[in-house]
Amino acid sequence: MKNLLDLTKDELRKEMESIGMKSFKGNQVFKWIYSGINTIDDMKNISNSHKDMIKNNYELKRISLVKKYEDVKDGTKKYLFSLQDNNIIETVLMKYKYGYTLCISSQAGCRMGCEFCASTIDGLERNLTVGEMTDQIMSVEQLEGVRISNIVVMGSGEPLDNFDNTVKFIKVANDPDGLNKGQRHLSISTCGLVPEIYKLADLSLQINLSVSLHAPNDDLRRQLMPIAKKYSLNELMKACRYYYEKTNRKITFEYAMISRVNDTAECARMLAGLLKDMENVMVNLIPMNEIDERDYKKSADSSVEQFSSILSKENISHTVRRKLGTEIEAACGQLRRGHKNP
Ligand SMILES: C[S@@+](CC[C@H](N)C(=O)[O-])C[C@H]1O[C@@H](n2cnc3c(N)ncnc32)[C@H](O)[C@@H]1O
Ligand code: SF4
Repeated sequence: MKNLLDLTKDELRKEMESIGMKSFKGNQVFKWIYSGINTIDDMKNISNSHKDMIKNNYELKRISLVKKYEDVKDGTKKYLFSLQDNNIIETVLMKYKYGYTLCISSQAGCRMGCEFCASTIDGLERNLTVGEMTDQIMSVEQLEGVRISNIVVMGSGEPLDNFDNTVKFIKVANDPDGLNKGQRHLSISTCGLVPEIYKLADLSLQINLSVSLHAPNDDLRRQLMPIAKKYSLNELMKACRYYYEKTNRKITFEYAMISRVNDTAECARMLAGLLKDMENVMVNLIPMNEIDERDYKKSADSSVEQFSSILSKENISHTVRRKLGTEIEAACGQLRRGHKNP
């Protein structure tokens, strides 16, 4: 049976018609689903006969909380949710001055094989469904009694490797009767799947795109990220330019600072050279989150400062991201792995 949470409003209207109801009933049902109900019986102004028709054809399956961790220092909260097939996913809530940001997962595991990332160590289990993505937001809002203002698809998984569900997720998250989150408050992060960046650009959405760069040249990038063996930096930058031309949205490049690997002055100058002709870009220097399974160490503060000052001199706008959730192993995939292999 289809899960009602996996349907966009248009799909739901068609589904309702297909079981003999008026299509506008689909709007009402959609609103109920995203009001946070747990069962079809909770839809109060839907008649019992209609509820029975829905129950005979569809399910309403929510994700369930397994464990919650809290970083007492900065208030970051991390949740492990269980899916219907007992897969476990993780979601992180961060509190900033301007509101709450939720980092959600798009896949259980990941098959992209980036060297420094805990999410990929056990490979890809499966794609998340649309509902499993939206429900991370709905469940955290319900658990905490807060409204989440920004959503970043930066948890476990590669969202553009789960393209169709990610696009539907954006539609439902953005729908005023769904989660009602503005597209400009939604960010997707990718390791750089070039064809999918073009596909996404052609949808002319207003979401933010982050690209995980982590290296200023192909050789180093290929050592760190297998996807770089498939698409060169040249091809990736071309796709990013296209995305900007189509959407006019600023692109953020993520750069995890790894000690003596990608944090030298030479790397900073190469990075500036790579980005100097790009319009409206931003670099996010992230502290590497060290994971037990790999030897990579985070850069010394002095290296981050040197790197940042070279970017400043070259007029590359950038931020040095503060680290949230260090007390609770906030590196993507770490908690999920810890839960699977205690
Ligand atoms: C887990 S990924 C998920 C989104 C997408 N797959 C991607 O790679 O952009 C989100 C971000 O975390 C970064 N990341 C992964 N492992 C990390 C680590 N150990 N330390 C710091 N950043 C890490 C990724 O490179 C990426 O920029
Ligand atoms: S960094 Fe992103 S793409 Fe790379 S393995 Fe981790 S989740 Fe996958």
